[in-house]
Amino acid sequence: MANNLQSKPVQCALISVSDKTGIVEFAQQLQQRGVHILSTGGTFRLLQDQGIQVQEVADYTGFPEIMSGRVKTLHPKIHGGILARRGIDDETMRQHAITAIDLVVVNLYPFQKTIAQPDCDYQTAIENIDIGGPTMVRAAAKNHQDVTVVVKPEAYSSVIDAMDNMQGIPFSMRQKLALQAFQHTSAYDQAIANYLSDVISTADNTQQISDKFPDTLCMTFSKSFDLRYGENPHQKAAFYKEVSNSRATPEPSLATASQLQGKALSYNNIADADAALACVKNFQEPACVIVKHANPCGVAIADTLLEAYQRAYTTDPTSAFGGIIAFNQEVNRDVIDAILAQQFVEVIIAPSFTQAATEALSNKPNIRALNCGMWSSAPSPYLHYQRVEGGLLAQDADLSVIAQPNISCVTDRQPSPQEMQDLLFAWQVVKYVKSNAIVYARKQQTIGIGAGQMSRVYSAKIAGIKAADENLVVKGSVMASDAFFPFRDGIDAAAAAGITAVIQPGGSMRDAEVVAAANEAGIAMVFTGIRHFRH
Ligand SMILES: NC(=O)c1ncn([C@@H]2O[C@H](COP(=O)(O)O)[C@@H](O)[C@H]2O)c1NC=O
Repeated sequence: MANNLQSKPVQCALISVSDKTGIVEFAQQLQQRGVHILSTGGTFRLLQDQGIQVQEVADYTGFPEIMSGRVKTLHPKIHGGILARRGIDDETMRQHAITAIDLVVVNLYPFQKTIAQPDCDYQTAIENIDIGGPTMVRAAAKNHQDVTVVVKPEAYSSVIDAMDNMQGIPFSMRQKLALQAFQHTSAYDQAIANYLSDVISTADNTQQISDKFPDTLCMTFSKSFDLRYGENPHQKAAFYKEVSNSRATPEPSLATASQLQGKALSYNNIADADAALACVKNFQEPACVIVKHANPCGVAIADTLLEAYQRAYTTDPTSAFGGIIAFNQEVNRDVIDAILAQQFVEVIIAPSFTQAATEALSNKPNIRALNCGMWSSAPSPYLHYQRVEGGLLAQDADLSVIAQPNISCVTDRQPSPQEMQDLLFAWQVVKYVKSNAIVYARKQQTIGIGAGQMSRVYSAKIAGIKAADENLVVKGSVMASDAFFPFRDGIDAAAAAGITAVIQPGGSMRDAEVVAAANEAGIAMVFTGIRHFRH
């Protein structure tokens, strides 16, 4: 082990890179330090053109690159040189005229970039699966006891520093670079597997449940940034973004949004902004969603974004303090002025901001403003995951949208057109409220929201209490419930509060009792047949 810990001098390097950023300068520095350089076709020509002394791999192996580059470095003289255990395999190396390769500088065919091109066809994708590169990277990483592997241009300068100041590459650095190399090849393979799975599932619309939920689930996320802390200050945290697998441009999200200004995003900011964005994406009309602790505390749609904000804010100004505000259209200066005039806000997220809006915001430099770009009207389906100790729950994301023809009226009285509009609005909101969820709404504005209670009747009571506390009139409002009412008490409470129409999934053993309660109170009630639990 003592030998492992020594710095290893670099006498021979193999360079084979697709991303040629900084490679000429790096090779020049290696040459100045007396390193013999071996290289493959395109890299060889580039280095030679720049006057660097370099030996082509084909010249060293005595075997040409064949099959349009499919086989270039897959040769025992290359892999023997990388994998040889110094002090153990020396005789074998002499026997076969194998040179020890101390430094492997390889980055791979740009598979992920290639499949992200909208016009990328299947054959192009397949040709961009690098075989020789990962083979060398894995070999060098395995043999980090003697060999240094570099897969990213960012590491070039530290290799030169170590050669100059530490008589070679120290073990700790070889080990970290080996770890980086295995992470790199594993993410690369994952991207290929995801691409193939995507191609197969797109072609096969009779997909079985087992295809959607594979026996082994491998996901690749790359770190976007470290967070100051997690949900609480004693929890460490970081934000990872999904490495895009699909050929399509990813949907606007917290992971793709750009921060225009403001303090660094916190763990809770990201979680809450994600909830706010998911909710506001549902509306076509100008809409505003204000979120606090992952629950909407005010939602409204209106003719203008300014009016939508004012109405959303009115639902619960107390909770909106320090909230996250999401919009579904470009935010202008009037909206920013209105927000700044009346509340403290942590994050504002929108598809875009006008120049005047960003100028107004710059007077409050701490406010985080996120520009997420505009989304498509029909989100593509995705899987939703929840970590549990020792495992992971995976399910389809709840993207179900209900339209008027798909709901059935179960009471004597039918909802009026205005009630029906409000019922559909409340149903879109209730989906984003933690269960048990109750939403009171009137004229496309939330009036009271009861969230996260262990019994439905208490959520209903809380929605009423909050409306009363904010001097909002419940009478004439509608009510949405994310799941069925198990007893009539929820309807009785709603009737007492002045609710005139109800939307809920139905399906309780006591539906008849619940419908009777609605009929007694003259309430119009519709069933959706769809439940929207959210935990
Ligand atoms: N086939 C091989 O033996 C092989 N050896 C190295 N490569 C890749 O060829 C690329 C460099 O090619 P060039 O030097 O010709 O521009 C690198 O991304 C490297 O990972 C190979 N290509 C694909 O597998």
